[in-house]
Amino acid sequence: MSGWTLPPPPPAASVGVLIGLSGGLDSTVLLHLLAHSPLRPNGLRAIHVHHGLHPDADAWAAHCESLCAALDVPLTIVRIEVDRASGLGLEGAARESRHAAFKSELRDGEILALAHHRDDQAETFLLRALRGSGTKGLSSMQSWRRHGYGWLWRPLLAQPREALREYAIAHDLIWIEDPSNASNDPDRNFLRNRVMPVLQERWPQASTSFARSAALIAEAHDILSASDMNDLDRITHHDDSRTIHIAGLMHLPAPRRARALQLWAHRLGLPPLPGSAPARIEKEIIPASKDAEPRFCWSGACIERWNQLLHADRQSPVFPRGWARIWDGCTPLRLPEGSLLSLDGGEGFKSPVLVRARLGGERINLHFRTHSHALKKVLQEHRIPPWERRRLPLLLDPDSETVLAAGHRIIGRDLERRLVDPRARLDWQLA
Ligand SMILES: Nc1ncnc2c1ncn2[C@@H]1O[C@H](COP(=O)(O)OP(=O)(O)OP(=O)(O)O)[C@@H](O)[C@H]1O
Repeated sequence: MSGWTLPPPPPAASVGVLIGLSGGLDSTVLLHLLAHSPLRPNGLRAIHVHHGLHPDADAWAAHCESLCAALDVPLTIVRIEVDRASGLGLEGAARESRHAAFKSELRDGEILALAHHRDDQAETFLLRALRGSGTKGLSSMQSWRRHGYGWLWRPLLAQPREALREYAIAHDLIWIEDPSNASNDPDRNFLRNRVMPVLQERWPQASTSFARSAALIAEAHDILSASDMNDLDRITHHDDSRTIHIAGLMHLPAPRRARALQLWAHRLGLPPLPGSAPARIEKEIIPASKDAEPRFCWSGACIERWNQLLHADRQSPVFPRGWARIWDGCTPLRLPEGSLLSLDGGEGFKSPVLVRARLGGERINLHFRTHSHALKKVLQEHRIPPWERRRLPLLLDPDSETVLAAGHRIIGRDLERRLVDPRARLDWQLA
């Protein structure tokens, strides 16, 4: 056991390693291995996340301090507030905050090393299978992947838990009974303590086999991913990655449709699409009548249909309720979602305008027309999709609240007189 060598680190391993140290058996072994590895000169430091949830939490932190001091490894202890109202359950919320702490501590290109091992991998595989996961979920944990601005590396993923214990004993390592055992979710504990021993009694290689299946599925997943990307690229709207063409989607065979939709949500950084979503989108959302405003929503995200397009986004409103600003047009105005509203020419307006989102019922003064028009109708005539309508800032006369301009496609006539080029369509724009 003492002759252990770590597998090769991720490609960019010149920057240094940050180890996630809980003080339990697994991460204590990993700390010891890293401290004695040829990687050490590149930089090695440790992070312990103090959740403050357990009465022994201070003792765990103190234990990590003495472990690191003995090996002369700098340690950062990060205290976090676990959001008990997150809806993820206490353990889930602790995990989220722990990973957020890892991300914010990780330096550019640095490698976060976690001490997951082969038995963790087998449990993850079984848990995912029990949830009916597809190839992505069943691929389980990768031995390395990108993580924030750096990398996540799991050098012990091929080692069984028993080998870590032997290593620790052989090197007189002291660890605290793994806090993560107590903190892991009950399903994982049930698998670890009740199911795996029974399986291993009958099939001693059970963990190895599950981990092997996970690795094979990961390979298959990589191959399929290349084809999914191709499919998604072909059906994505040319200037909006949040929008896809229904005709193109429906042209794909059913399993590829489902995979393309899942990849789409993933690419947009949305929560994983539920397994039932593709069928519901095809059966309920795509064929629904226009007036039904068809949409499929999950975990704070939504896919909506408009004409022959599907659009995906978070459900959070673009403009907070009641958001409005008086704007003179001389300097750019920052909109709530971060973009800038600026007026060409830099001269500003004759008199300031009111900027706000649509509330409904507005009327707009159109160029070359004498009377005002219902904004809703004008937007429909211009075939502006509902998701763009929601992002549309309006410029209004502050007294009459008549719309002078909306977005950058429609120009109100009073504004137009102020333009350098009166025929320019982009009199003001979102930068
Ligand atoms: N409090 C902590 N501070 C720093 N690192 C930790 C802490 N808890 C766990 N880790 C690191 O994360 C690794 C995995 O621990 P654990 O299984 O509890 O994590 P997890 O994030 O819940 O992962 P998963 O659910 O994917 O197994 C540990 O081996 C250790 O490297």
